[in-house]
Amino acid sequence: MTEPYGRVALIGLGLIASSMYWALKRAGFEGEVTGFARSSETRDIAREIGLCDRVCDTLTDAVTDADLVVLCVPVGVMGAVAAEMADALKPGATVTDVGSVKSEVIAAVAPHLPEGVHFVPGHPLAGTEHSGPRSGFAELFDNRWTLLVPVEGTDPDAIARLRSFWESLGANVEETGPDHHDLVLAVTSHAPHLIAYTMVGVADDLRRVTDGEVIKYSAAGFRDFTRIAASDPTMWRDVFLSNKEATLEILGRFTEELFALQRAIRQGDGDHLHAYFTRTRAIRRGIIEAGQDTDAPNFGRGAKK
Ligand SMILES: NC(=O)C1=CN([C@@H]2O[C@H](COP(=O)(O)OP(=O)(O)OC[C@H]3O[C@@H](n4cnc5c(N)ncnc54)[C@H](O)[C@@H]3O)[C@@H](O)[C@H]2O)C=CC1
Ligand SMILES: O=C(O)C(=O)Cc1ccc(O)cc1
Repeated sequence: MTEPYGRVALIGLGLIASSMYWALKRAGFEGEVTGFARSSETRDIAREIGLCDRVCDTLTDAVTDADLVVLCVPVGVMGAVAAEMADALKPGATVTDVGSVKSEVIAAVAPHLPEGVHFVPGHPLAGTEHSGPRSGFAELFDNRWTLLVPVEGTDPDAIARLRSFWESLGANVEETGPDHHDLVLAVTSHAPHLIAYTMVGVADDLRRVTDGEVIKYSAAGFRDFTRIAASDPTMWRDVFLSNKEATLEILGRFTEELFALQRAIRQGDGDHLHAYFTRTRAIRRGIIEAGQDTDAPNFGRGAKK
């Protein structure tokens, strides 16, 4: 590959960072990848499984001389990590992140970065319910979207280099704005996760009444909820606290619709239910006919490659 960067630092060695490392190896990346995680246990695991070319015991060591620094930590600590590493950043380096929320992360990180360092926020729309250094795999980003959310005035060359970096990991890349990103993700990812957490919680509350049968007879729908509800609690706590406004907006609309459906059931209004389900089925069919992955949001700038 043509190397957009000579040295890459991955900060926070969990699902996303480990997947990035294995994808870089697969792409034949010839530079050096350093890694840092806060806990010594995670760093030990990383060394044991060969995750990163060099695992560093300090954040400063990991970012020194890096051309690209990727923040792969929960969104609630992005700002603190940026503040701690700021003095060690090389002039001309690019800092990016992979956080699931953009407006608050940008507000938390940008003020700490010195002049001469490029900040190009990002978000790979790919993940699983697993976390930690052992959970990554090289194919995670293949043919999935990565969104770049550069602030106005960012050096176009820094954006282009990050784009080609993500493409080398298998991703398709688009640019969008932070508020738009956060609203779309609230609909497509954040609210659905909260609904899954709630549904599994309700089933658990009913456990004694249903005598374990919820799990025994669970059909695909509920199983999907349990998979999503197994996602990392720290990561998702931070997502909801950071994307508060957009998530509350979507949940407000969701509960209105839910109440309308509830009323239709109570009143035996089959026409309402049928019309609603017909509309939602058409949406699913439209997605399939357009040849789009079901998990790829349409950011309105062309179809997926
Ligand atoms: N899990 C997923 O499906 C996706 C997650 N993301 C985003 O990627 C980021 C990372 O998520 P994952 O890799 O899934 O998480 P993870 O839980 O697998 O890994 C996070 C790592 O960060 C470390 N860490 C936590 N606080 C730290 C600190 N202050 N300093 C240094 N290291 C610290 C943890 O010890 C852990 O090793 C999050 O911001 C998340 O919103 C983005 C796309 C998908
Ligand atoms: O596992 C799933 O279903 C996901 O939805 C993964 C995911 C989680 C968080 C993101 O910001 C992006 C993708």
